[in-house]
Amino acid sequence: MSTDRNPGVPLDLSWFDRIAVNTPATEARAAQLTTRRSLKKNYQAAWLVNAIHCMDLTTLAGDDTEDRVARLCAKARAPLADHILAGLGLEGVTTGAVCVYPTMVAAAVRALEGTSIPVASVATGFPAGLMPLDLRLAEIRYAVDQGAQEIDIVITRAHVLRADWQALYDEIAAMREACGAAHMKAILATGDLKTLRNVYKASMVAMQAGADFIKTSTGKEGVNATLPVSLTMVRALRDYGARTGYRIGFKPAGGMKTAKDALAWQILMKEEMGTDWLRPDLFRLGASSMLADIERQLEHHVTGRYASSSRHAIA
Ligand SMILES: O=C[C@H](O)COP(=O)(O)O
Repeated sequence: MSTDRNPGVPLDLSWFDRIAVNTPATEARAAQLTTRRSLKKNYQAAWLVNAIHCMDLTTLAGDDTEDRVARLCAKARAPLADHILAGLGLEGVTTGAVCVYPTMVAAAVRALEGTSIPVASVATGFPAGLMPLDLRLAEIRYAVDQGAQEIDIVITRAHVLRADWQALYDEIAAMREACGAAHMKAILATGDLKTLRNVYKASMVAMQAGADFIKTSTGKEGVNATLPVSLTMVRALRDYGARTGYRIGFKPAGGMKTAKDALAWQILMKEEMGTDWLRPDLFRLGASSMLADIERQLEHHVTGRYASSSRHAIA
């Protein structure tokens, strides 16, 4: 994660209150992204490896155990089998981070000892966020005390639905304060926000309040990461950067399961923000099952055949 933090700015409604988002045009542009550019085979392999570098490898399930987290971290340390690495002429490929619940952070920190892979923790009453603010802030501090270097907070959707931008700004600013040195990703739960206009506004308020990253979803909404929503959020972070000079990261998450998804979202980032953005300090893919398909595709790229199943079943 880049060291230049987003200090945030005072809440300024004029940056978004008259924003118009053309939904059909956004949807058309998103659809075009994955059809207009086709990646040649060798480039495809390189983009898939880059997706691993940018991946927040995640387990956020009610039946998570320390053993499962340890297995996930082993996968984060060595996501590709040795013969695939050799075939690609690579070594030392690891994921961007591991993302878990707060009570699993210590197990992840132990399992990642000796690596530079950060532990990210969801917090603030993930996934619904419907808890008193003081308890949500305490959960952030707990996760940081356990060793989390990144915190994925969830916003109160009702503040967006009621257009209570001051309340949204205040809660995110308080969360940012509680994060201390830990980098903060603001999960907007875009599937609950009804319109792309609300997505843009919530993105802008989260960045004004100091979010280092904006993230689409918890993975638990009915609709999670989509390309039109992602396009809207990326345009918001571009507008924020144009006004402030700060580069805010973007993390699509939830429901992305294939290598094709990994390529589609990277094409979006490249087309909208440039290749410079395809780095773990500015772009993350939040996914619990995408890595298996990426490994399958890279296996095929190297050997010409598909493995029967991933070597990394962590269930
Ligand atoms: O933040 C990460 C998401 O919860 C992952 O969602 P997923 O399990 O659909 O990949």
